[in-house]
Amino acid sequence: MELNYGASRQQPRQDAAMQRFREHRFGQFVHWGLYAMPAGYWQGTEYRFAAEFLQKTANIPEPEWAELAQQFSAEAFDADAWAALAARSGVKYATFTTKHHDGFCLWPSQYTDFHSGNTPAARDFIGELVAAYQRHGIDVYLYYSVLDWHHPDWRYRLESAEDQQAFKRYLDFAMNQLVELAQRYPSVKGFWFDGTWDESVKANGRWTWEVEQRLKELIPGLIVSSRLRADDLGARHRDSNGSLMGDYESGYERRLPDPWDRSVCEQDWEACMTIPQASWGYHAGPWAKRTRKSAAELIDMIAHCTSLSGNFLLNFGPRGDGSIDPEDAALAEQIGNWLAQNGAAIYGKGVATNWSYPGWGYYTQEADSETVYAVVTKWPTARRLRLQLPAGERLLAATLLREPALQLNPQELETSLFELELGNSSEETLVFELTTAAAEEQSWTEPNPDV
Ligand SMILES: C[C@@H]1O/C(=N\OC(=O)Nc2ccccc2)[C@@H](O)[C@H](O)[C@@H]1O
Repeated sequence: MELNYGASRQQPRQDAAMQRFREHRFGQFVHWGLYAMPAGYWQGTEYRFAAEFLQKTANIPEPEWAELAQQFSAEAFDADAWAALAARSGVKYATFTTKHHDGFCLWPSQYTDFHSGNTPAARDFIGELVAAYQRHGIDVYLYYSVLDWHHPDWRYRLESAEDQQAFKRYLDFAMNQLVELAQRYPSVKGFWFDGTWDESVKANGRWTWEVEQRLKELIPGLIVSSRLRADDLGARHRDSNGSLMGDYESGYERRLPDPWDRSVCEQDWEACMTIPQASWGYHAGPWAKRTRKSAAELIDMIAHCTSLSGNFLLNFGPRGDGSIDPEDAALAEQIGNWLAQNGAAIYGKGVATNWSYPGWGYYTQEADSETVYAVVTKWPTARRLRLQLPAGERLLAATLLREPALQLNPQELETSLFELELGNSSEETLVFELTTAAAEEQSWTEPNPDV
């Protein structure tokens, strides 16, 4: 159907900026703001819900919540330390919350007084982070919540002329803030949008289309997530004709494409993930701590996304004083150590075309390259690995990526089916670089059933 504010393209972007985003594969998400101070607790009670929603879960009156800004000193905040840890963790890009649903801005916005300049910290945290991360060679993306609990003109739905007028003022405010962010931080590579699920925003598909156009005028090559977009009829992420809006699909949140489905890689996409089960902001309670994921689980997710040509954005929730939780720092180092040895199977890689899903892990491959990697994340108790190659291919060798390099000689079980004896290799997540060749002519011919 004819749409004025639907998808602006039918095929994935092929420009250099988008290719760079694709090749990153692994990124750091950071949720930090006033909510990191109460960290899931209010008046001595632990609220077992996402820490960044505490204002709502604990029914805190807005003025009382806004008072938190007067305690926001972030005395332990050190952008360079965050960036150095991120670099050691192996991430190639980072996405920071500039304003989450509570409306508090981590930059000195001229359009509101509810920002980090008006706190005891009196700092432009976004400016410091953009500079520090770029010094460490990490591309920066900015998260912006359209949903804003603080702004008096926010509306969930538009039921009256007054609602319409107020929400028009709100959308002008939000557009002004987004232009302000693009003009203050023109080196950022993209915007990650959130808080666009309410009826009020879905009724303003044109505004979401204008935001994308305006930001891309200000920063050529900018990348915008699908979550910003609604079309003429309020359809989100994909327009009413089913075409993806924005530059990549950002609907995978705390979940990955499961079961493994090759059709997912037809579009660019990114999954975002928390370390605890369900809190993006720092939660100090046992509720969050007991559900933390291990490095092995997160490495499996990185490989899972790569095997379907998607990116994995792992979230860190720094503490209220600006320090990084030591458990999160240790996890980041563990993942970084694995990537330092096995990153060849992740960075710049994507789906291994013609290779079927093996079950014990994932195959990855660089587009237009013969080299395929096998990332073994589910340890076969039989200690043997069976690899079903594409028809007509033979496996010549499998070389372990981590030191000391170990070359395994595959046993050919039958045409295109090979087996690796893993012996007593340590049960960490292993990666093999596979050397393949076209199968020679068969030395025997199939018995002729007609004889
Ligand atoms: C990355 C996460 O994104 C969110 N929400 O994402 C959603 O997509 N939520 C949603 C989606 C559909 C319907 C209702 C809510 C936020 O609420 C959360 O605090 C965090 O910033």
